[in-house]
Amino acid sequence: MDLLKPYLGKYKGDLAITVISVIVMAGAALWQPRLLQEVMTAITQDKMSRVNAIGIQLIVVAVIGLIAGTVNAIFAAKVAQNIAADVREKTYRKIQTFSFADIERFSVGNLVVRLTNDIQQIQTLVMTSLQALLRMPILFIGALYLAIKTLPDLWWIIVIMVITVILITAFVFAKMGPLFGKIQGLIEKTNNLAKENLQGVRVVKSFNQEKNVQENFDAASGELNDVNVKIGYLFSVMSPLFTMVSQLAIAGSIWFVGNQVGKHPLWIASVSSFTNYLMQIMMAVIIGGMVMSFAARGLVSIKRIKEVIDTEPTMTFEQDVPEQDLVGSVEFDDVSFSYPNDDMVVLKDISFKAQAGEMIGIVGATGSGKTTLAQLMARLFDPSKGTVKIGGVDLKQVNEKSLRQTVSYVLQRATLFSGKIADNLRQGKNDATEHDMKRATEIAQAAEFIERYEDVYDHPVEERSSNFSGGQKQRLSIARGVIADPKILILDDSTSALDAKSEKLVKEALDRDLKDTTTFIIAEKISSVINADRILVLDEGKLVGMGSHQELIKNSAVYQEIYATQKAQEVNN
Ligand SMILES: Nc1ncnc2c1ncn2[C@@H]1O[C@H](COP(=O)(O)OP(=O)(O)OP(=O)(O)O)[C@@H](O)[C@H]1O
Repeated sequence: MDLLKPYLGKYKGDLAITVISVIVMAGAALWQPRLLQEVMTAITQDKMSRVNAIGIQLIVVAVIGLIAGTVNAIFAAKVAQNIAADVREKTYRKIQTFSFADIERFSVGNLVVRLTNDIQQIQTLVMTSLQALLRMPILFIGALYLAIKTLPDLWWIIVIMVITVILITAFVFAKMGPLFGKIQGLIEKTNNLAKENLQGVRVVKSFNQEKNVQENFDAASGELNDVNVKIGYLFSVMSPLFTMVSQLAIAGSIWFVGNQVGKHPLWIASVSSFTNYLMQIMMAVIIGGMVMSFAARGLVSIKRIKEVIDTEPTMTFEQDVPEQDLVGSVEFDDVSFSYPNDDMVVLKDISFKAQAGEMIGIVGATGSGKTTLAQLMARLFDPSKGTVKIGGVDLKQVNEKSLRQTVSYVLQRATLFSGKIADNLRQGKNDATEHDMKRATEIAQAAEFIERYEDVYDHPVEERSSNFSGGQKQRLSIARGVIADPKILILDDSTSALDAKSEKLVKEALDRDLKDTTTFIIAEKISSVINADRILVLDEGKLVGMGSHQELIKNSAVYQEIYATQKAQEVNN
């Protein structure tokens, strides 16, 4: 619960209103049966003026109760929504500090469910608590006291009813508790399946996998449904049981009073207010059960959100390092690396130096560690051993903003965000002018298709950039990568979807317009890096060759093999 504590102070004004309104509401509910009893007594005594006076009081109390109830509902909803928004923002802010490894550990789908469904559960818990938590004890204790005061001889009916109702509630919740814990995991599973299948819809259709995908989804959704149905069953047995218990209690009271009416004629006036209080005691227990059910779900969600908030990012930037103006040299000194929670050594004892302004190609078979090497340069992960330096400074000692300004990493899979083309380009440089965008898109060979749009840079990017081809996406993400004139540019297989002519034009433009930039070009094809100043050759995580194309052709067996294979493929094609 300490997750929510700080917010209770923040909204103390609104909270005070919910507390006062709930007290007034419960007070009005308790007062009404007493007034009813007085009216009945006045009727039996034939005092009509008193009947009228109390009738007016009854109406006033009912209106006050109604107003207090409405105010309570409005403010409880307002406080709950505000607290949920605060917790959501805090959680999202925390996730932004996570390293790649932290996000992989939770998984994206899991974090999305925590940010949406779990926060929704917390909002419901806060709202029901504000509406019911205080109301329940006031109603319970007040109605119990007043019922006994009204007809003290019938105390045993109250005791039997309360014990039965508590036993029913305890039994139902003992069954329901574990099911609530299960639900969040099943929601996550269903969401992940839906997301994966919809994102990969082209693959699903082209491999005729609709039936399999449907079956997997149905199985997960069915499991979720089963748990929800079980919870529904438990709730639905509770309600008729409660009704039965209260009807029996009322019938018992009337029967008992009926038998005693000769001895106590005024009991007739009391019996209706007594049964009214019985119903209120019952209501208090039902409200308690309701709060418990939301609490059971809400507490699971609070725990899941706290887990995110309490996670210390595995990779942090030194906060007291000032911004630095770094040169574009890169140095790997005896670097080895394994992904978190994985024993396999992906990079082994890598050492090399790249001078500022050099163009470096990186080649190697698939899975040889090229992307991993690039990720270490951009400090998306820290090496397990050795140091990575840019501008002669260990990356662990580089200010985060300076690192992001110095190194621009164009990922293997081009990712654009929905909005406009300009919004995406400005992710590379916040204050990019139209001139900057024109220059960057010309380098990336994107200008020719963007300028065909009437709205040019304001052209919309749909969700998952579905309105662009693979090659257009790559060109836009290269433009975003070069727009800020980075000192170090990493292109991770970023031209793979471009035709040979466009790829050549991009390389020429980079050479011409970003002369001082140190460029790393990761490529499957040797032809893409043949003109690089130097080429690094990776093989199963080891650096097995380094030099120009001509040098490597002479002295690197791995390079010769890759080159020969690719040559043969070209001839066959
Ligand atoms: N997040 C990860 N967790 C665990 N292992 C990973 C992860 N990413 C990559 N690997 C493993 O690390 C090794 C190197 O992968 P990497 O992506 O760096 O290779 P690559 O040379 O860029 O391959 P490709 O040319 O196919 O893109 C592979 O064996 C891969 O399975």
